[in-house]
Amino acid sequence: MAAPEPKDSTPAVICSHVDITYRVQGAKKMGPVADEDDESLFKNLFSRGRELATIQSVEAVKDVSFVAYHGESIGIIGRNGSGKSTLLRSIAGLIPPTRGRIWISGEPSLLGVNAVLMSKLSGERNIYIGGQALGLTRAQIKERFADIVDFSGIGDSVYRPMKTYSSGQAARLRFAISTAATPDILMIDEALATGDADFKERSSAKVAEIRQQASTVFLVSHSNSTIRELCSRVLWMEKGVLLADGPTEEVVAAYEATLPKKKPPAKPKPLPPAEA
Ligand SMILES: Nc1ncnc2c1ncn2[C@@H]1O[C@H](COP(=O)(O)OP(=O)(O)OP(=O)(O)O)[C@@H](O)[C@H]1O
Repeated sequence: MAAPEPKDSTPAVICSHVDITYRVQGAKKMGPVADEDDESLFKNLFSRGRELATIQSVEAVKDVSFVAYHGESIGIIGRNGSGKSTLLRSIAGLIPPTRGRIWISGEPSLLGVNAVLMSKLSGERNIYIGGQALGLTRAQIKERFADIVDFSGIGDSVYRPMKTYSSGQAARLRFAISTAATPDILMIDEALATGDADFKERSSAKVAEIRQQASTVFLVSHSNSTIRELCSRVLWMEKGVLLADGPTEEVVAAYEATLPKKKPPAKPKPLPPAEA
């Protein structure tokens, strides 16, 4: 499938034959547990002689190539473990490719200033920490503070520690912080899935605004409706391989055709008649 024509023909990201392999060190394979009696279980837990120190390789991304242009909004879809987040994190510069190259024009921002946010601290403190991680000055953050809180819709909860937030509140605040500075390349990993309908509408508008400023948006999501709503182009990953790259409807429809059909919900049983 051919990718749709971009509005701006300046490349923002070039991935060329990218492989990403995780090396998991110190993984140990135990021998099979022979008996269920207490003695052999104890031996299996503590006998060092039976452990095999190994280094396991996980080929998370295999030979992925594509070019993303300024102003494009690109969805990344695929089953669990297909390599979507790994690819995104690599574009964000967090994981170096094992082979191949990634060129980026501009500053990528992975939604999920997560890495720097601290759950013990209040939302307010985290807005400052996250904002500074995005390159904003304290004065700029102060200026945008009210807008960030407004956008996240968390109100006075901003003064409570983030660990007391619901997952939806935390995701909304992360989104609001990450989009407080218009990044050259915005990467969103599943974060939109947790918001309510109103927040989804506002975040869609925000993504559109960011795209208009000629930024590139990457969105990893299991929600095909979110992908359809926000993306003009879709990359479909399958077992680390880029299976398709093309216009959203074509790729999502082809992906959906491979998914198991959902069973219709069971009809609720009628309640027994109330006793007189
Ligand atoms: N830090 C890690 N160390 C070792 N293997 C990892 C690591 N992170 C991911 N993997 C493996 O790499 C593969 C791709 O994982 P990745 O998280 O990129 O997939 P994904 O498509 O984003 O999955 P999901 O939809 O479930 O979030 C999987 O086999 C996963 O187990």
